[in-house]
Amino acid sequence: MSERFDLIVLGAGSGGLSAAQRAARLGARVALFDPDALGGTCVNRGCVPKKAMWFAAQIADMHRLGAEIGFESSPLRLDWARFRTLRDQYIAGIRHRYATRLDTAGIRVITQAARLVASDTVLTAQGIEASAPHIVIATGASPRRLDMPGFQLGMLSDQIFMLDAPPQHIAIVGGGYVAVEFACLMRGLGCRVDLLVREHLLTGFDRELVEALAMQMQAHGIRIVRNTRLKRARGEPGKITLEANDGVEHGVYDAVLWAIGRVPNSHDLGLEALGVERDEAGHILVDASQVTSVPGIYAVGDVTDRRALTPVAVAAGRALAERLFAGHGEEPFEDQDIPSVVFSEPPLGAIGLTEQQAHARYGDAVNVHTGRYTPLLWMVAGRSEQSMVKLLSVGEERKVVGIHVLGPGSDELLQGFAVAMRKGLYWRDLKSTIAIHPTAAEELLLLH
Ligand SMILES: Cc1cc2nc3c(=O)[nH]c(=O)nc-3n(C[C@H](O)[C@H](O)[C@H](O)COP(=O)(O)OP(=O)(O)OC[C@H]3O[C@@H](n4cnc5c(N)ncnc54)[C@H](O)[C@@H]3O)c2cc1C
Ligand SMILES: NC(=O)c1ccc[n+]([C@@H]2O[C@H](COP(=O)([O-])OP(=O)(O)OC[C@H]3O[C@@H](n4cnc5c(N)ncnc54)[C@H](O)[C@@H]3O)[C@@H](O)[C@H]2O)c1
Repeated sequence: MSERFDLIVLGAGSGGLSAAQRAARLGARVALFDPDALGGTCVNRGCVPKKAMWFAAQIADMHRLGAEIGFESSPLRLDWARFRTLRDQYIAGIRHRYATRLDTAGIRVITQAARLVASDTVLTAQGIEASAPHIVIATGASPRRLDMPGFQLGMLSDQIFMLDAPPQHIAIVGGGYVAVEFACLMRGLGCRVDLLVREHLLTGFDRELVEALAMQMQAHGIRIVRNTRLKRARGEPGKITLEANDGVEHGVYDAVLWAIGRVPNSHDLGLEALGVERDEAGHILVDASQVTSVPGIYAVGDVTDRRALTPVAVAAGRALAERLFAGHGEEPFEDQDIPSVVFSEPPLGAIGLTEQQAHARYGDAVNVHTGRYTPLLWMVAGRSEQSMVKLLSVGEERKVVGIHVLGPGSDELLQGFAVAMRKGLYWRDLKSTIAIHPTAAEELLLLH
């Protein structure tokens, strides 16, 4: 006999937790299934441990800058084991707080994977069955693997967080967020880094800023090799050579990170039998209200084809729970409303359209305002690398449709601009606002 709930959620990551908690707060009886750690990718194998490592790399970078401006100190050495323990303790604390909150909210947590056996029923391999009129699939995505000889010699992003020591010389394969972020932070932590890119770096970001970032990465000592198609990895763990299709060999590396994208966890969920539609890559297709092709079954987060970002999954889960149990939800947002930052060195942030996208959508009506500046502390140190801001506005009224910032502080300064853009931001608003000086943020107000 299956136990009845008002809502069943598969997956306790960003999207699933958000849906489950909001539904419970609205009085729903909720069952939450996940065989793995509470918090999913972001907390355990993504944003949080990555950001901790990014901060560690920033400290190392600042220490180098400190030496340039006159600080005298011995070389900085990271006690990797201690840092890893502290990072993992912090993450364990987040998981503990989630467990407490779920318990307090009366959410039934079942630490098993579940699959759908009917449009209102799920079943685990251990035989637990539950049913509800609403089922949310929030099973996320996993790192992509390739059917390539020697692939197992390298690691996936899940494993990089478990390293006992930093590698001496690492190859990072890929050109997306994960590849660029790890290239920069591993370099900051003292590794030699080769970034092997098949095609473009950071597709979806403004090309001019991406090229400016690539130049800075190279200036920091990262070797970027573009147009590289690998055909195999050979050697043994700790001594890996990568062979490209054109016969060029790269390495020898003591570590290889495959950062070649992610695949949605939509297999083995019983979706085919129920007629839940997916795209070719396996993403579950949903409408603006997260409803799949089968009424009563919903999907949120990375398992769908929406932008794979934690706040997107959280917003989708929360809005869905509100629609189901409060009768109303937040307004759906467009892709262009989503701000995002690549935690590179320096970080690269973007809201709205790139120059290329703005021209494609608005043609000649687009105004492009670009500014380059060297951050104050870099100037003091005698560095000449330049940060960059780009603002795209449209028409006579100059409505802002895109903001892009490459440089120290861009990760923190963009959130406020995202609020303004969502409300409707015009060039005149920027011009009539008093700047905060001297900051990186004011560069957006000082554009001509
Ligand atoms: C290295 C890395 C860094 C990242 N950094 C950032 C960042 O800085 N900022 C940002 O916004 N985003 C970042 N992301 C993306 C972010 O982590 C994801 O967008 C987010 O975690 C998606 O949440 P989700 O709920 O869809 O899936 P997940 O968080 O992946 O959760 C899915 C959960 O479903 C569970 N599950 C799977 N199958 C089943 C089943 N059959 N039954 C029950 N449970 C199941 C899994 O165990 C998992 O816990 C990063 C990702 C990676 C890999
Ligand atoms: N700071 C952040 O917000 C952040 C950080 C990390 C990840 N994320 C999210 O997670 C998602 C996944 O990140 P990701 O970097 O794994 O994926 P991605 O989709 O951003 O990039 C994948 C990269 O791998 C390349 N690639 C694909 N197949 C390949 C192959 N066979 N050989 C060589 N290269 C190949 C692609 O060309 C692309 O450059 C991101 O799109 C983003 O939404 C966000």
